[in-house]
Amino acid sequence: MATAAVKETKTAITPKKKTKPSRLCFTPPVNLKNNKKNIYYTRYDCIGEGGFARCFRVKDNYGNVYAAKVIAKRSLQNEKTKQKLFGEIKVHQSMNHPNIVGFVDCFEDSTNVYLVLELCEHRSLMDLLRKRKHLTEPEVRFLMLQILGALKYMHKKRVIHRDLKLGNIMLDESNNVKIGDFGLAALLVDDEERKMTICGTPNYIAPEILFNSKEGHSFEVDLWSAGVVMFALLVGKPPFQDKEVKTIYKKIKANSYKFPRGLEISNEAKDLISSLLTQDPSTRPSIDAIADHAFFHTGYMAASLPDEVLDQKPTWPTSQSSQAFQRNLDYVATASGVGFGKSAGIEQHKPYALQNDQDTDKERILPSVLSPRDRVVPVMRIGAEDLPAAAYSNATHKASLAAAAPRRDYAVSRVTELREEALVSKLSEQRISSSKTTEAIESQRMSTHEVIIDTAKPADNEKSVWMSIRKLALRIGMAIETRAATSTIDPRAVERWPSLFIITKWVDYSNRYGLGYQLSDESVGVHFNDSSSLVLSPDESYFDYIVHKRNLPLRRLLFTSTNIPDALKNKVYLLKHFKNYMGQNLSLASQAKHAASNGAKATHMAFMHSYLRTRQAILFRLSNGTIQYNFTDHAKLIVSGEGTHLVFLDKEKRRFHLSMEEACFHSEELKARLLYARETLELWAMKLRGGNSQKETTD
Ligand SMILES: Nc1ncnc2c1ncn2[C@@H]1O[C@H](COP(=O)(O)OP(=O)(O)OP(=O)(O)O)[C@@H](O)[C@H]1O
Repeated sequence: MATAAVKETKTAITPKKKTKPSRLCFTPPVNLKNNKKNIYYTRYDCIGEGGFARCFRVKDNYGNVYAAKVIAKRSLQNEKTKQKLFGEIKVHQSMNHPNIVGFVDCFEDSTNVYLVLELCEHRSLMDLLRKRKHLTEPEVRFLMLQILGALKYMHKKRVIHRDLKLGNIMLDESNNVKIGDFGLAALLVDDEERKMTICGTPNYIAPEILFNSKEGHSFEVDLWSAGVVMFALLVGKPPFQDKEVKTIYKKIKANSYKFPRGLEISNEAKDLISSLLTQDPSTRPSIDAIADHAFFHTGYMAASLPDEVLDQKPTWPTSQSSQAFQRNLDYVATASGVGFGKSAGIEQHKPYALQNDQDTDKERILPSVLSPRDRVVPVMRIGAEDLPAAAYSNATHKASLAAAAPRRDYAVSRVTELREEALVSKLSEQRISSSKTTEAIESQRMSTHEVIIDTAKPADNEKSVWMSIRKLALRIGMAIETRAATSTIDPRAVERWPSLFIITKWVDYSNRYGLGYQLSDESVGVHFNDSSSLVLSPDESYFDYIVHKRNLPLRRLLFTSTNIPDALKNKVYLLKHFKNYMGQNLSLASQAKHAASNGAKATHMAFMHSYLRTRQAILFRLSNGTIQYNFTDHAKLIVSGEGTHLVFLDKEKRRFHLSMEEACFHSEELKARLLYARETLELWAMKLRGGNSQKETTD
């Protein structure tokens, strides 16, 4: 029965106590704060309770909504429990996969420890089964692929989850799998290491944990649990379900389970379950072999799960072409990184040791290394290569910029950086202590040329960046999948869309300074290697200076051309040389022009937020979310941040302004470029989410 599946009590984690530790956690205050990083959270409703923690919806001061897992400090009295929590945090925050709950932040106050997590709006698979009793095979096929993708990633990082169960597999707002709760996870230092602790949830525990405790266990225990999950999804209860835990263990030992009569379950599904529920862990298939199993190559394959599945059995089409099946399978498998000959090898990844906490705060229990927003992340440099882009690497270009460059080298000048930082924080303080409104300051600035800084809410913080890139990838994917629905497009819609900012010229000199560019409104900017940007207005009357370093709020400074702060004079000097160089040497990528704002009031301008190089293109992301692909064959694709419309410039420089849906059937060539865009955006989002600070190139 489905209700039976709801019981998922853990064993052997801590000795049984009368009071659940989560009961020691009272509703936290409405206003929470990560004091170290000055990030505020507003606490909303309780969205779940486990054995240890209660979970609340929270919103940070940038407007992002998360789930905060709250653990009462009273439940962390002994050292072992504390170490367990630190272990959970350490493992969870090292995870970065689309099917694993994102770890955002952790902090504490005098009563609780708070883990801020990606919010899984559509609750857990246990909640889903309560409603639906059991699922259809296409749903299980989709969910299992994503589960396998997450497991493959964890195992590559040498992490065993050890508590995979319906209650720990959640769904986001698009019904994608998000595996959470790393409370029992273990890190293996090398292939030989075996884990000895008996732990897990009775229904899901692998036999080697229970009956082979001398030899220990390893990654394969998660595959056993995946088999239990798959059975439960199709049948409505776990295979070894019983009221008595002892009987569950007996059944596990005897491998005694039955598929109920009257439920239509395919032979492929039964076969896959039986290979996962193999007693001998060494004969359980590898994750990629599982993804190659016939179950994932028959029946219907969905590219995503519609919201309908949350309430009722969905109706799947009765037939699907083999191409459509394969396309959807590729889409889901690629996004989750599973299957199809990709290496299932274990990554050489050693856990980092907990560092000594220098903090002297007596109440503090979290080592500072465990707070991701506390950690110093190296400057993110996406796309910078050791040499300028081939197209512009000629000697004239190099010589021209090198001659123009001031003596001090930005790439190494810490002194310059410190001066700029001092300027920005000094101005920041001035602004904070001022009671003037933005408008008042703005008009004052315009009349007196006073330099001001905008420390208001960062419009483009890191989380929203990777999420918006990921959403754009999904949007493109959806449009490609639903191309049959194109007849519903309103041809007048194109007129209503705002025209897109386009990078009309660019020059890569990131081996020394940064990447210069001109936008279609004729503003000119430089994306400096130290993650700052400087933009000059089209009428050359003012500059917008933006510091967009990882883990710091975005900071901006508007100043006029006649009042340039000393600390920024070198950057202004460089920008002017980039501008001259581009004016003299490069032709426009597109004739598209926005009206230049001659004499207009100074306002913040669009700037290039980040860029990424692949073998076939350079991708730019503008601060307004627009993504531009400049392909090596000179075609260009500019997609609006919401993914509603795009501009395509083909190799012959013909220009097409299309809705996303139209674009998918405009030509095979454009479709192929959109498929490529979807893939690279997906990868880019993953990389940004992981905070990978290395130079990025992808294929
Ligand atoms: N990221 C999330 N988004 C939405 N809800 C969540 C999220 N994480 C947890 N929850 C909800 O909060 C509940 C408690 O969380 P969790 O299971 O992680 O706590 P726990 O006490 O560590 O669990 P356990 O009892 O398994 O040890 C979950 O059952 C789920 O309903």
